Amino acid sequence: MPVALHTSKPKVLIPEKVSPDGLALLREQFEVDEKKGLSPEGLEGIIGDYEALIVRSETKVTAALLEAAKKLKVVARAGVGVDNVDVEAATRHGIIVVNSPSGNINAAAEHTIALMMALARNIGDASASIKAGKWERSRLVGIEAKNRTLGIVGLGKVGLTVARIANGLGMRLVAYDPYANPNLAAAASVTLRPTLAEILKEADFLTLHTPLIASTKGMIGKAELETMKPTARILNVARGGMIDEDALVEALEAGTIAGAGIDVFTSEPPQADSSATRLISHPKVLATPHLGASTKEAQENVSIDVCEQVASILSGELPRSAVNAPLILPEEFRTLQPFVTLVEKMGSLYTQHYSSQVNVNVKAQSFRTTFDITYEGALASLNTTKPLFAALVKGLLSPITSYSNINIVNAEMLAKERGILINELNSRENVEGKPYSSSVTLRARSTRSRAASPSATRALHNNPPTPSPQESQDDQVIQGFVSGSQPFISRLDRFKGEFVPRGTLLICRNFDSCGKIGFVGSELGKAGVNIRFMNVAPLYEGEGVEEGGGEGEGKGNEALMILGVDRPVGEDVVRGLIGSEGVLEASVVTL
Ligand SMILES: NC(=O)C1=CN([C@@H]2O[C@H](COP(=O)(O)OP(=O)(O)OC[C@H]3O[C@@H](n4cnc5c(N)ncnc54)[C@H](O)[C@@H]3O)[C@@H](O)[C@H]2O)C=CC1
Ligand SMILES: O=C(O)C(=O)COP(=O)(O)O
Repeated sequence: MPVALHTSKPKVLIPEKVSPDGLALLREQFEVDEKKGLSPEGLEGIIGDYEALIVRSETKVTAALLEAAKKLKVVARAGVGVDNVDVEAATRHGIIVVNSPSGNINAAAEHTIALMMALARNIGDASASIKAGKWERSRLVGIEAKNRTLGIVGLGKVGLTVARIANGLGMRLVAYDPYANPNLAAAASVTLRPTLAEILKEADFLTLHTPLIASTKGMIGKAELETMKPTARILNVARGGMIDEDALVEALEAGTIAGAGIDVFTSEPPQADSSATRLISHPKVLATPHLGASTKEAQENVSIDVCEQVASILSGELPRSAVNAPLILPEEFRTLQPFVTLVEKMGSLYTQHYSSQVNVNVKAQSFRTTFDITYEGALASLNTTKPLFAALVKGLLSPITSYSNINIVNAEMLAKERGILINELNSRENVEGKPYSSSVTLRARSTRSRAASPSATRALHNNPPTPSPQESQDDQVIQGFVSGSQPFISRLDRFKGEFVPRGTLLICRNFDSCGKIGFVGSELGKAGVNIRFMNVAPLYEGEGVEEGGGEGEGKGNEALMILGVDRPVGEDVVRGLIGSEGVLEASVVTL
């Protein structure tokens, strides 16, 4: 009977309404599941099957959900605000969060203007009145926007777009945004004010366009409302929670604020008897159910934008709008890729070699936590070494921790959590005359060696060539390079010798005298372990000769034997190698 072949495609979950234009881009390569109306528990129950999650503002991407999302690589927000995503938890899990920073900006700005004009001309009230059979021309007299002052809080993408449209309406524009670009403000005819208090006093219309963050939460409360003109109208198409809804209802009741146009609420959809419901039902409030981004055009834009990014991430490329990952140009990433592999192998070799080492003194090796990684040659002038930094953390930690997904998103955070300090250093000196253009040296510092830079975990990029840190004999050193796209290790401690860091390796330090290879070979043979290749690494130039002296068995006459073997070598076999026949130390690593 023929057997059905299962080629399982990565799975993408979409629990909200996202425009089909982007989803169509994903269907060929991925399994796309649109499942609306899931409860938080329902979502948590199935998220473990998915590599990507695409949401809008309704889905709460909590720490608990991310904890259950064992395969998840990306959370894509088809819109701007990521306040419904626990970005810190995503970062901790190495999950990239992307958004669409500009796809719905125009829609949000036009919605703001629509609310402003509708408030100015009582459109909502007038429509309800005429539908009720009334003809109330004198009650529904409005005001004009022209020559009135629009106070803008947050002069970012939406705020500036609102400003440009409002400028066309002949409004006077003032804004409060401590981080705004003054040139962009001036070009949009906006006068920046240094304090919120100033624009509150001036505004005939006040509109909010900041993200919901600690500094903006509750920024318009009772005290702020009291300083505004009683004829002022307030607009919020940004986020609920920035205005104290109860205080606004009170001000509208008291007549100290004339009206409000609100698209976003503290609870969405508003819960019965909540402050949001009281605000919505107030006669002076024009409310819409979070429609700022709800235009055909905006939904197409954000859907295509985030779906392209999801496809990139699931194909191992970098997204263009990551909220929590440092951006690296794809060309740079391609140049770095072989070195990423090399550095990860160096880190992993470090951890495995020194932690599994069995030696004559049976002295336990402790995991050192201060590392200098030096990029030599062409690598020293790269714009970014973040992928190399992440690869090192991954190499160091993967063999000894349960972190399964260490990447450029979470490497720095995880290294910090484990108390690992990594100094990144640049040197252009060491590769002259070598058959490769770049090499990398990893040095685990003993307490006796001097710090390269006092407390930095990362050296800044684009550093001038940095001198090597002062070395100590006890430093543990691994050096490597890439030839073609193949990584090689070229130095391990005091020994130089090229070997490919791949597969299971038995690494023995022994006296460099006859019979050692035969002895190790026969011991492995007895244990049923086949040797695939062997390499001998002599002492690095100038190392130790004076101490051991000549041909005999002394520190100056040692070598490393690196054997590629076809299976892991048991600890009993490794112990059997040590001692009598001159093998001083041995470790088994799998790279
Ligand atoms: N209702 C809806 O459907 C939509 C809502 N939005 C929301 O609109 C808001 C603005 O979005 P964008 O303009 O794209 O963001 P943006 O990041 O381009 O601009 C935000 C601006 O707020 C400023 N800001 C930050 N903290 C501030 C503070 N304490 N005081 C004053 N200004 C501060 C920043 O400097 C920045 O210029 C976001 O909350 C977003 O989620 C965006 C699209 C649609
Ligand atoms: O992009 C934003 O920040 C929005 O608020 C739009 O939200 P939505 O995608 O319409 O749920």
